[in-house]
Amino acid sequence: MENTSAPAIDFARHDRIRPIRWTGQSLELLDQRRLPFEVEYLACADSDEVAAAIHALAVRGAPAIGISAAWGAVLAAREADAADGATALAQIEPALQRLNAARPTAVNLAWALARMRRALAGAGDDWRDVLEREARAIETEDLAANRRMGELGAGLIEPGSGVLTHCNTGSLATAGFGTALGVIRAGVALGRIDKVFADETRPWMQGSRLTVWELQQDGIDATLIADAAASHLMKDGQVDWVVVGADRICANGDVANKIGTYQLAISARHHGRKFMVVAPSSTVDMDTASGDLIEIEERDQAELLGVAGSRIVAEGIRAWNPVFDVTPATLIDAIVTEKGIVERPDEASMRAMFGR
Ligand SMILES: CSC[C@@H](O)[C@@H](O)C(=O)COP(=O)(O)O
Repeated sequence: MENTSAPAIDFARHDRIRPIRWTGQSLELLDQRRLPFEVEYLACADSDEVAAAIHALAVRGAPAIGISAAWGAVLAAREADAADGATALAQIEPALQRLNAARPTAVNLAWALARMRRALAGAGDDWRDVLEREARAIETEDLAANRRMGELGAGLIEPGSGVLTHCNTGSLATAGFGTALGVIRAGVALGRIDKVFADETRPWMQGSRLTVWELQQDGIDATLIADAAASHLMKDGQVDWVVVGADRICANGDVANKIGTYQLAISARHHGRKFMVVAPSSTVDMDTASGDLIEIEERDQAELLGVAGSRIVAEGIRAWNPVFDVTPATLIDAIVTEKGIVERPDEASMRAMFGR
């Protein structure tokens, strides 16, 4: 008899990369500064070490930052000596604020810490267990959201398509499977995506160092391009969808993501290609009305003035290094979250999906 069942996604096949490991005593973070040539975990014994790892990009990607901060709160609680959750919360609040200050743009960091605060505030004498369970829940919910978004996003892509992605949005940036990279994994598994392109993502090179490595681990063929080649690629007709992640999605559908996302969206619209943003609802910030209200992180000029630790720019040259930009909602064809898809986002469609 003919087998008519649709192909399935073998999620377990994509579970090999685990960026965040809780040992019960410490948090181990796969040090993304050393990839792809060294696969080493950085052990964080207290919450300030977690904050430093987030700031230094040892762990990066909006959901992974949030999950790491949640475990950082568990570590902070080690220092507390309280009979109930509310008292413990007051004791660890300064440590939570230091975690929150590690990076400003991705809302998942503040979201995860707010969730940890709420859990602790309502807990009794079992507050240590409550806090650990909440961190675990944040992590497992993220993995489930990624798998759901993978299926939803891949469903928008016509069979035989080419896609371009930016930055790293894969297992390394999340609890696993990834957001935009999850859609790409699902789209390849379901036979909808034939060609995958990843750009370098200067200056930190998340595309060159992380994304193509992750895809290689999965046996997914991908082609690396220079950031500056993206418009040429789209004009050439090799890309049907640009698929990216997000660090913060505003109430009007504006999206903050890795620097360079905005110009990809402009180019996609110019060339008649589609533009998809994939992010869990923990990245949606309905309290921020529009993208011009988002704080854009600016990092050290050294990231631009050198490559792989070696200076390539003449002494005395100044650089400006904003590491995120805002893509206006009008350039976005679809925002995919685990709650569903918002097509051509605006304030009304965002409120219909996310409330408030
Ligand atoms: C699923 S990750 C989504 C975003 O966080 C990602 O696209 C991004 O911009 C990451 O920036 P980074 O500076 O590497 O943390």
